[in-house]
Amino acid sequence: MANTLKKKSKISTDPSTKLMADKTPEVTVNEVVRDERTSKFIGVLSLMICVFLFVSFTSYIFSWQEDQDKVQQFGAKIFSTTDIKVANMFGVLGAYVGYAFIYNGFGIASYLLCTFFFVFGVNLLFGKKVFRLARNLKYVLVGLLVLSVTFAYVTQSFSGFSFGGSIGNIIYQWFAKWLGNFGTGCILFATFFCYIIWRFNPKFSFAKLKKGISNSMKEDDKEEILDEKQTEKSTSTSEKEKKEDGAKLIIATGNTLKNTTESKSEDDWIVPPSTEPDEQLELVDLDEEPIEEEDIEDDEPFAIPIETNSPKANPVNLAAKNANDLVLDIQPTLPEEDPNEVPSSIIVNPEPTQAEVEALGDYEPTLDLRDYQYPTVEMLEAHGSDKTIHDPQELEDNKNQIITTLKNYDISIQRISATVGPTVTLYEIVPAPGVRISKIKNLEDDIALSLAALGIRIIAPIPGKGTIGIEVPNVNKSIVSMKSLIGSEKFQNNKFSLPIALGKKINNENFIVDLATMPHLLMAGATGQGKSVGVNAILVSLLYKKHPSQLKFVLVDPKKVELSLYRVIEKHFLAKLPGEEEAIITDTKKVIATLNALCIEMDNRYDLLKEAGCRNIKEYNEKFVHRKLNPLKGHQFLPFIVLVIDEFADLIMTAGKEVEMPIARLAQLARAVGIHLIIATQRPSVNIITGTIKANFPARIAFKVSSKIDSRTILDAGGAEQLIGKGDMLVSYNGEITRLQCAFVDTPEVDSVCEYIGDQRGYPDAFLLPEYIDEKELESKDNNDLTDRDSLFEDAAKLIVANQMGSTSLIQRRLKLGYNRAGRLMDQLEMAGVVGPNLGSKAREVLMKTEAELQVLLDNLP
Ligand SMILES: Nc1ncnc2c1ncn2[C@@H]1O[C@H](COP(=O)(O)OP(=O)(O)OP(=O)(O)O)[C@@H](O)[C@H]1O
Repeated sequence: MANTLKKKSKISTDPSTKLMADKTPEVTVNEVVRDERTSKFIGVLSLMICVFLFVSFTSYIFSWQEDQDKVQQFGAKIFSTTDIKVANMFGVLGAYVGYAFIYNGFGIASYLLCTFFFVFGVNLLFGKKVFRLARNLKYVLVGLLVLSVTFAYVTQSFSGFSFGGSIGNIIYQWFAKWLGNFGTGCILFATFFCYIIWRFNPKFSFAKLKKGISNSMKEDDKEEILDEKQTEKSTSTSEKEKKEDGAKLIIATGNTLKNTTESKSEDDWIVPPSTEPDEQLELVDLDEEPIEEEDIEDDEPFAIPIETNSPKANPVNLAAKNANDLVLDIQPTLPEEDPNEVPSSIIVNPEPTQAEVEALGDYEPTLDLRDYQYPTVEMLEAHGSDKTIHDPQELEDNKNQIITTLKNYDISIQRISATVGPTVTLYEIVPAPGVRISKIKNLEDDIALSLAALGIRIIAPIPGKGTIGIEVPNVNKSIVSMKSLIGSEKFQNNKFSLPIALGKKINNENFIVDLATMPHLLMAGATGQGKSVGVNAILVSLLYKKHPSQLKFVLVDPKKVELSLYRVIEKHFLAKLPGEEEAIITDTKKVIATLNALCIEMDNRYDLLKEAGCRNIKEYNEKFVHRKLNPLKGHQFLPFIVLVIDEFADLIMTAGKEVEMPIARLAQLARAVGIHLIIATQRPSVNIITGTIKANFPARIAFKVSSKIDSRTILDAGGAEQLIGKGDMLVSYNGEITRLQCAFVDTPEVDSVCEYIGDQRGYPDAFLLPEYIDEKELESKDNNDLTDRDSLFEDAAKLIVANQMGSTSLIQRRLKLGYNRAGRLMDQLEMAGVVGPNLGSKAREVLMKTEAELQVLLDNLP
């Protein structure tokens, strides 16, 4: 809310209370409850309860004959009666609790309660979801009932100890009355059998059963066994291949994808059903640790490799970045005995029926990392008071000073009001009729001098208001904490694709915008004025709102230290070039390759969009989520990619046009395919921020700069030279220039957010960008020389044969290559005899019909 001078009396009557409130912040109950330490205390308490129950129960089992009578006799009075000795290790309380739960409750099944307190305690103590509480609770509740009845049933003929507890006995007796003993036994057996099916989903094979009974090897059985051997063989061969490729493993769940080598159904390509996570969860648990191949049994969902750094990897595998296209990797080796038979798995499956697709429900990309937890606001700091401190005296003095100064220049005013912001106060003046605005504008410097304050900016007139604004820095500036912005309603509840919290306006309104609509951002400012903090604020806002499956960062940090904090989230949020060790790019040469790789990614994405008939990434992803796009045709869920360059000047100085050109291409075209750029520089001169760059970055941020010229270079307007530093900035967005105080996020805060994310299970590797090879290098090579084959020759050949489609764009898309390299590969494939000659607009004929045929050809190549 704007604070106007008209409300002066209200302000001046109560200055002390405001200052007091800032100095001694109150601790509310809410804050105590949310304090990390509170949950740790509760965690310890819960673990203690677990130990107490366990020891009391165990002790009760051995001492019940001694203690039971006493507890029964005295009841709750046992606690107040003196001279009672019990044998339980936890004394009277232990004996009472043991009696209450084991004798009066659920018998031996009461031990399940210990697991609940254990799970609850460990989760709170470690501050994260080590175990699933809801799942445990479900098991405990069902287990208490079923096990207590079972114990009562099994031990009915025993006298003495109550194994099923009173509750188990009562329920058992009801059952026995209605169904008889035999009936109850059947019910219990059926319950356990159902549980086994629900939990393990065992495979019942009628053929095997028959084989077991007859014990004779009939013709059908022979075939079955042969089939099994074949399957085992091809599985083990492909497993061996996986090991050789050094590929990492992930489990894909879902019944449709269960049996790799056997699957022949039409919907093989369909992404695993994602809307029924619970059922799938029971099939296989994705643990934090990567799962070893040996651990995977036949009956479990198959394990398939995704992402590999080896360019020799399975061709389709290179394109697989997400569980959605993993299934493409399934290409069992053809059995040697029958080289002419085309394996069912390489026949491109026809489109599934509408009903089959509908049965699967929507695809949910976040299920790639289903346990992922977003960082919490508590990881950020408040940095002292977030309240704007207004000193009424200061406001009054400044107001009088402005009025007097203007009077000295013969400018009379009608009205003056003030809006107090975090760093500056805006005085809005309505000049008296007849005063020309240009006169005030011309006197800008004189007025600033008379007010004797640094950082005065005069806005004449304030756009759309018809008033004149004078911004005067506050004596006491307040920090705008990232915490207040992230915790704000506007940030939490917006529907933006890429929400970024930049800071606060003068009227204390939070400035939260969608990077996707900006669509790129240029940040400039002299050294030490808050650029790096600004970049961190943007990255942190995105980390708070996006899931790793929805967003990837390409980080370029020539200064080597600014973005290194984000290294730990490599396997969640970072993208890198194939074969690179480090995801954060510090070397100029690699920047050029990365920018070009991004251009290839952009072109490939455009091809996908064109094929899908979509205009932008949003429409495309929506279609993919509704399973209207076939992953076998290269479609996949596309995450947003945000490229951040922390020091652009350095790059332009060392690589010039080589960097400028791909940046300009990306800036011009990449927005529709979800690639956005954030470029920061401390040298805002015209040779760094060139016309081409500027034309493509409509949204720009200026921190304090040293001259008006620099300000003009960034914003096409002056003003940034008048800023006061420390995050004071001007944002030019949507044709308006807004003064903001940038949100402050300190290095330890970024660190804790990144560590929190980095500690969670991530993808096996960073998101891989397409491989880029300098086209000049390619041109210098002889296309007709088969001894100098492209490193992806084999992969391309296998891909073409598997799909039986001689198309350059298929190679381009699946292997993520530029057009020239894909074309060169196709020429080499033609020379080798894998495909026929160019047929103009039609795809080339594929001369090799099977992978085995191709293998023979490959083995005989020079
Ligand atoms: N939004 C902010 N609120 C409060 N203080 C800030 C803010 N931004 C920056 N500062 C202060 O200014 C200092 C310098 O900021 P920062 O490191 O972001 O500058 P820079 O422009 O990136 O400098 P360089 O170009 O040398 O890396 C910070 O250490 C911090 O003390």
